[in-house]
Amino acid sequence: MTSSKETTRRDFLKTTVAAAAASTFAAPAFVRGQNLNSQLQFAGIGTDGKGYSDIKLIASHDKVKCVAFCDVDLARTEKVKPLAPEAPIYQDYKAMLDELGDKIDAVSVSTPDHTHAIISMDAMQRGKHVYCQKPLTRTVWEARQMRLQAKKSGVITRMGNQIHSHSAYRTGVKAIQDGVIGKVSAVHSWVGTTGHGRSGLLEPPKTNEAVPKTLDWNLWVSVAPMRPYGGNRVYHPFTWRDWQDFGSGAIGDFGCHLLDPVYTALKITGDPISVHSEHTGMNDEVWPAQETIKYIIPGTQYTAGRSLPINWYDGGRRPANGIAKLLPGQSLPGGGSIFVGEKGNLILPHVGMPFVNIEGMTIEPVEGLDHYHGWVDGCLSGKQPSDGFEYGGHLTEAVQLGNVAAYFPGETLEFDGKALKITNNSAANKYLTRDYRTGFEIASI
Ligand SMILES: NC(=O)C1=CN([C@@H]2O[C@H](COP(=O)(O)OP(=O)(O)OC[C@H]3O[C@@H](n4cnc5c(N)ncnc54)[C@H](OP(=O)(O)O)[C@@H]3O)[C@@H](O)[C@H]2O)C=CC1
Ligand SMILES: O=C1CO[C@H](CO)[C@@H](O)[C@@H]1O
Repeated sequence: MTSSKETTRRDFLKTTVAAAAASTFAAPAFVRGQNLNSQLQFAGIGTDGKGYSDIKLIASHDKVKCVAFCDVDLARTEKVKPLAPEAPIYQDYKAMLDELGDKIDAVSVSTPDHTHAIISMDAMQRGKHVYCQKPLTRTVWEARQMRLQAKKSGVITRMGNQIHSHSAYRTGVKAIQDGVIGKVSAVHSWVGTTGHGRSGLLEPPKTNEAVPKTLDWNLWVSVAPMRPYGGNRVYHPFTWRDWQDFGSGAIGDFGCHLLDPVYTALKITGDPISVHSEHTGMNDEVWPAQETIKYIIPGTQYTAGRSLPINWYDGGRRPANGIAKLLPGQSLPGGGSIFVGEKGNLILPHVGMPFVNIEGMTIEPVEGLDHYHGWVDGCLSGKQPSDGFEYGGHLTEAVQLGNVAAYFPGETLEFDGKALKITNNSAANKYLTRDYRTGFEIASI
């Protein structure tokens, strides 16, 4: 049961958020002031791995009160307990949201990729603000639903890509937008991570181990077809990234990191026009070890042409020698992006300060921001951070479109973003979404 006092507080928060959202720039001072004096009642979903650091850093905001935690594996809730020893612990996020109702204002979703959408959509439908890990979803269709639902619910959202707020990426974004290298004609982004290899398997194991007593395997599998647990680190924890049913391979794991400053700097809001993948081979279970993906994206005010090629390389592949045109003493980082510009190239290492191949030119650093507190402040003031689910959904649609292309290596897939359809290969459309397990469906918006 919710007390009338709590209901009033919750309604107040909702009303003022809606009021502030209607007038983004000029939320009246009294609205901001009153909200900033209230607490954000926060519940963390996924409490180990990245979930632990997400919860800890969100909870370090002095207006945040942790009211509950949820993890399908009760053995992995130990770390968060000291953050709020009185907070109840749940295994099922639905039970938590049902039982605590208006006692929760906001949630973090730091679970494996395949469960981001089902949990976040449910939370948003109940009016909760959501901080959801990258990639925002496992499929293109889910990313679209997240964008639509966030808008419909009017809640404050942020994708858990904390590097978006890092000084290095903010510095790169400003330099591009200041025109340091002129308009951009191509981007090359690469990461060393491979699409599979974490579990050491290419197919489900022939033998099975008993599910640990602390783990609810049915809830872990969630939207995906049921399969045996397998054993520690077959799928859970962490190694799910290898498997098509659960994770998103190298582009899914790192695309929302490395392509984030590309999307932000160039203000890309259009849907990809086409996508082309070429890789070392894949089966029906795991993602390719090494891959090259070429996107054609609509041009913007910061691009040299009406469209922009973005080239992605992973698993040890890198841009061809000579693209970067480095100065003596410069070298390419292990992962990052090359922005090819009219006046020179800007190299933005993955979480490292950018540099250019223009003799004598240095780049003024921009300060970093607190990504986590930025979201909390947004929830309290009603001001949506720039990288909410509209932005994160767009970026994730592109990232997951790369994974659709992996099923058709060597083919250029043409994409109609408005219709959410591949127009030149009807067989590809089924990979834009997935079949949901009974009881774990996501309704379309
Ligand atoms: N932004 C960044 O820099 C990083 C982001 N990530 C992202 O964070 C997410 C989690 O990754 P990672 O921490 O490595 O994964 P793990 O598998 O290590 O952990 C995820 C946590 O969520 C729990 N969990 C799984 N399913 C559910 C569910 N349905 N409800 C509640 N809890 C659940 C897990 O429990 P269990 O032990 O049972 O699996 C575990 O505690 C991913 O989306 C990943 O991409 C990860 C690392 C860094
Ligand atoms: O930044 C990160 C560090 O590595 C992890 C494992 O590959 C990623 O999931 C994560 O996004």
